[in-house]
Amino acid sequence: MQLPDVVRIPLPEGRDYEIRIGAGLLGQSASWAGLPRASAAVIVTNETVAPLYAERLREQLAAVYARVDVVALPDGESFKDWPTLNRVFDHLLQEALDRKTVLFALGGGVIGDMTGFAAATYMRGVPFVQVPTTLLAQVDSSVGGKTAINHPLGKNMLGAFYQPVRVLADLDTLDTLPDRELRAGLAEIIKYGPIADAAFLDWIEDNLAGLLSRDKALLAYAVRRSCEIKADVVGQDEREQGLRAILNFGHTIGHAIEAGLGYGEWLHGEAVACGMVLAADLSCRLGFVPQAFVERLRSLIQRAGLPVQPPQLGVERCLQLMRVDKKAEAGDIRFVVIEGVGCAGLRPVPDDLIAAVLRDHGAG
Ligand SMILES: NC(=O)c1ccc[n+]([C@@H]2O[C@H](COP(=O)([O-])OP(=O)(O)OC[C@H]3O[C@@H](n4cnc5c(N)ncnc54)[C@H](O)[C@@H]3O)[C@@H](O)[C@H]2O)c1
Ligand SMILES: O=C(O)C(=O)C[C@@H](O)[C@H](O)[C@H](O)COP(=O)(O)O
Ligand SMILES: [Zn+2]
Repeated sequence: MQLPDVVRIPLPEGRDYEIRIGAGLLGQSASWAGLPRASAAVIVTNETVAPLYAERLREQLAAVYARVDVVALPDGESFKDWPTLNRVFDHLLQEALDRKTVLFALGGGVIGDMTGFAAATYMRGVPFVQVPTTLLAQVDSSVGGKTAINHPLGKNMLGAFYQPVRVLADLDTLDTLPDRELRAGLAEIIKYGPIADAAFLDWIEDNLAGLLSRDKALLAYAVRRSCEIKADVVGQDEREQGLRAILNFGHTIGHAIEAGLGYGEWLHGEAVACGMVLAADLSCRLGFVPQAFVERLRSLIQRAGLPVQPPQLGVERCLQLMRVDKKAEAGDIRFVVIEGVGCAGLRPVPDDLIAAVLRDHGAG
């Protein structure tokens, strides 16, 4: 049995937890040792992932919990909403499951965010475990305790900070991931370079072809390094009082694209990829980075098969969507800007500059 890579996320009050990364972890009994004791576990997943992995997980958990239920939600970003979240609560209450019940989020970021929110709120909080099965979820969404659902007027607008008790990333689950989803995950991996680690950006550029062809050793390194960077940031600023905002690079425009298109037309990673190009351009126009950096990032994102030009939502519509971004203050839009490769900060940016960037990139 291959031992997992372990990244620890340091948090106060005994809430620190392990991110275990490795091949075949889902089917290993050691993966599930030491979790909170309870009489029941509920695997929350979706209709695509359930037939692939739910039975394997259920078999493992049956050795730990007397009862293991599976709740399979419809698949898609458009279902990251109240009515679908309610299906989890309906199940928990109809089955009279108690406040020790452990929830397992088996799937991508949509399932992780929704299960986390359900865990944060069911009976005011039950433990949950993240079992991410997309690249994006393994490198980002399963780590750090941001949980949420969307609102038609804004992305992730209803949620809570609520940490899992463990993250278990089985790299073998990536074998079944469609190529488009793999590329979307690469967007969040690329993000970590400009905001925190110049050497990692070099590494991604050098190894992009291998990552796209799913070389397991390269994917393992990309997942581990991404988790290390995110764990370090979240460990310093769990509730986004300051530093954590850097993880939002590319998301101000990215979230506006997702909401503006009605959730699901562009994948989250695609919208973030394009958002990073525009935010890099903004950083350049503010005088922080040279044009060569913008071109470098654009070229990497393009090579990863990700979009670099926004949809034609219209400048005013984009600005309107960005005013409800969680980083905005009193209607002033704030952007994560790159201040040098590997270094980022949150800055207010005047509407006319944002409008110029949107217009020049073809958004309206
Ligand atoms: N909480 C956070 O910190 C955080 C961070 C980044 C993104 N997010 C959120 O995560 C979501 C995006 O996550 P995502 O990219 O994983 O999308 P997703 O959850 O929609 O999953 C992508 C697709 O892949 C399918 N899938 C999942 N695992 C599979 C597998 N192993 N094999 C085959 N198909 C599989 C899913 O059914 C889905 O169709 C967005 O809602 C975004 O807002 C949250
Ligand atoms: O963990 C964080 O912090 C992030 O910002 C990670 C992002 O990749 C992620 O998409 C997150 O859900 C966005 O957070 P939000 O606060 O802008 O909704
Ligand atoms: Zn994201």
